[in-house]
Amino acid sequence: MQDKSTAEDFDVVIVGRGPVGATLANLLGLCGVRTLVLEREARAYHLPRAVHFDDECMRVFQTIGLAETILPHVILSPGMLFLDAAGRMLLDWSRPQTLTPMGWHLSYRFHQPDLENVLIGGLARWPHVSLRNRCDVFALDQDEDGVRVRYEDLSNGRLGEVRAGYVIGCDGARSLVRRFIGSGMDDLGFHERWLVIDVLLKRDRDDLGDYSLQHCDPRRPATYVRGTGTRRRWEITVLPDEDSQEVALPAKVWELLSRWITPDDAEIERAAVYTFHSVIAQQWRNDRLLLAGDSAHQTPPFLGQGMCAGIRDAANLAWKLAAVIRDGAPPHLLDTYQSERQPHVREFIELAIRLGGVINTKAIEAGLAAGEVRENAPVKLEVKKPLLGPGLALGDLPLAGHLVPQFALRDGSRSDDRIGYGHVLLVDSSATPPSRPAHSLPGIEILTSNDAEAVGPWLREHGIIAALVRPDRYIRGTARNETDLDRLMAAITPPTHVPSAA
Ligand SMILES: O=C(O)CCc1cccc(O)c1
Repeated sequence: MQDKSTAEDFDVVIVGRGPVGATLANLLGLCGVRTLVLEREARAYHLPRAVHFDDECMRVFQTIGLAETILPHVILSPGMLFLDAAGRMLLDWSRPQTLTPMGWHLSYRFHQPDLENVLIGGLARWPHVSLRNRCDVFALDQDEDGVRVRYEDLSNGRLGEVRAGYVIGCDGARSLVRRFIGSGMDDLGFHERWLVIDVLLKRDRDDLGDYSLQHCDPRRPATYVRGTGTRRRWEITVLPDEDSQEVALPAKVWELLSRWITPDDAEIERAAVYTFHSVIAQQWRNDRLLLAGDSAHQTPPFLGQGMCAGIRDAANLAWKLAAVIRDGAPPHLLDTYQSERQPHVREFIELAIRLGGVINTKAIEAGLAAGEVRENAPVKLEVKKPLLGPGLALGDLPLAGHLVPQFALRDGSRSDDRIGYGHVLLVDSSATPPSRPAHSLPGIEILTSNDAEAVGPWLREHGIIAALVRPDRYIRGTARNETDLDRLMAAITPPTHVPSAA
């Protein structure tokens, strides 16, 4: 065993290099935090998992300077249609093809290994961030000033050991870090086996369409998702009497797919039975150990929000970790991570479960009976983003806990690129007296209507003269007048500004 003084030392060790771990590592890289990522596998997981992310995720990728590199690997999703067994449309969840207030499109489809490669490639920009593949963490021991992290290098069987200020478990549904935290799981009640089939088309099948489809057939609910390039996915319910292995055998897979495609059209890339769970860890932090992504929560896929939730975790957590490690903020700042994120992700999971009910059509029948679904007139579905849970939002003033829009700047750039992963005060220049100099707000960028024309109208639309926004783009507090603004500024400890990615 190495003693404390000789073991390599990191501010943060991230266990797991999937999209959430890699995004978190890039954000910490941006903040100058010394980070080590330990990953059990040799390379980016070569089989697809998540297939969808939203505008908020793309904004996080913009923050880490990788959005432009990711763009060639994604396609826009027009949305999802819910069809009954006869093919009639029940629910129309179309997405606008225009930019949302986040400055991106609402819905992107992607191939997870492509995204992981970009995120992992991005780590090379940060000299203080390193990645060790084939390193299987098996022990985490917390003491008064850090965590001893022990792992096996699977390439040669050697044991390794490092010290970390904090360890973040981005290590998936079966998380080892969660076991060391000792957290139980809240069960939201949805656990269903689905056969997930990824195919590569051998010839054009444009007729399959660009919309995702939910086939709400009570005999066998199924989902179709158009992927990037020639990739197409079907997710098909496994019936209670079916064997998980047998249903994934090629003959059975083709039988199940025969309504839509045949072996002449496509080859199977992967077919595996997954049980979609709906669970949330009860404890996301135990002192220096924290969870992010699937280790903290798992959702049925029907909203395409599984990975998005993990990316939001990373954006919420990284600046708080940096504030504690780098700026000496009190460690209990980290408790606001779970209190803010848990209710948010819970709302998404509950909605995904309700959608799962719709796909099983019983809910549709009930909706028809209640007059909610009219024949020949599909209901339009609009998904609202939940509010952050209680944490750092100040007071009950308008907008606290909501996402701020991204503004076009007068110089042609965009507000997030100017602000970086930092704090910003949005003020209407006409309402800000010259007696309030910028230097009284160390670590907080100021953006006025002189910088971005739309700032003033946006503030006025909400009846406020200022909004204080955190690095994860959530509004911390707003001010309706000068007295509110004084109170807002007095209530915060100005954190150090973090510059934007190169
Ligand atoms: O919104 C979309 O286009 C796809 C969301 C999605 C992805 C995977 C499974 C699923 O049921 C929905």
